[in-house]
Amino acid sequence: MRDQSFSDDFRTQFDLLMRLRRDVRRFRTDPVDEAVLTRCLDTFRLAPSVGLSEPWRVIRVESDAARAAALENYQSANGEALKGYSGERAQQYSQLKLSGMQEAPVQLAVFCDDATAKGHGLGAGTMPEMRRYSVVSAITLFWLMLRAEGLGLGWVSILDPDRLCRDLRAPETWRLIGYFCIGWPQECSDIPELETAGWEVRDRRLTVEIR
Ligand SMILES: Cc1cc2c(cc1C)N(C[C@H](O)[C@H](O)[C@H](O)COP(=O)(O)O)c1[nH]c(=O)[nH]c(=O)c1N2
Repeated sequence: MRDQSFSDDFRTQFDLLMRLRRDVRRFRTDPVDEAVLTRCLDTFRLAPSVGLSEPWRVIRVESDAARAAALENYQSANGEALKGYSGERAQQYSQLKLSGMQEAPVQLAVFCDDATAKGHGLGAGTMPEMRRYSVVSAITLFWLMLRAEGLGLGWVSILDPDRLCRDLRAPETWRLIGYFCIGWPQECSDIPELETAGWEVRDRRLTVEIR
């Protein structure tokens, strides 16, 4: 392959893509074209993974029963999470929209197969969690590609993972990494929704310590 550096224009666009990648909880209900979704899912195969283990596993959550179980799981975990806050924080938390599970046309549960033999254990001997980090890195690529297509992704982790694994009949060795809502976002912003809502602010600078 010939030397491939990228143009200034591309870098500007790529920077914009990263700035406009948002965690989306507010979706329009119109469907997502299968070809577009497939193109985005193909990014998993481009992702780095420890030992080339490619430990990601994806379940598409389609049936009414499976979606209802996931939604109930989220609602109950979110109710529990609310109990962990008090005063103004609790009031603020109760007003946050933390999933688009009721509207998102596409919903995926993504897992890490902790027992995969692929990669022959390279790089994961002392740090088996590297397989899970590999799945997270794949999700990041997927997230960016979805955004490049104009689609939004919302990561839902307010869930009881064991209950979700049981409800989706995932194999024993699969560990839930996240539940993902995908669809057309209602709006586009360069500011995280949690920042707009006054929950937390994004650090403006990366602190690097040299020792
Ligand atoms: C591992 C992980 C898990 C979650 C999230 C993210 C990640 C990386 N985020 C989204 C998170 O709130 C969001 O990324 C930050 O607020 C920053 O906003 P942007 O992603 O830049 O829009 C998230 N958001 C949400 O509404 N419900 C959730 O359960 C979660 N869980």
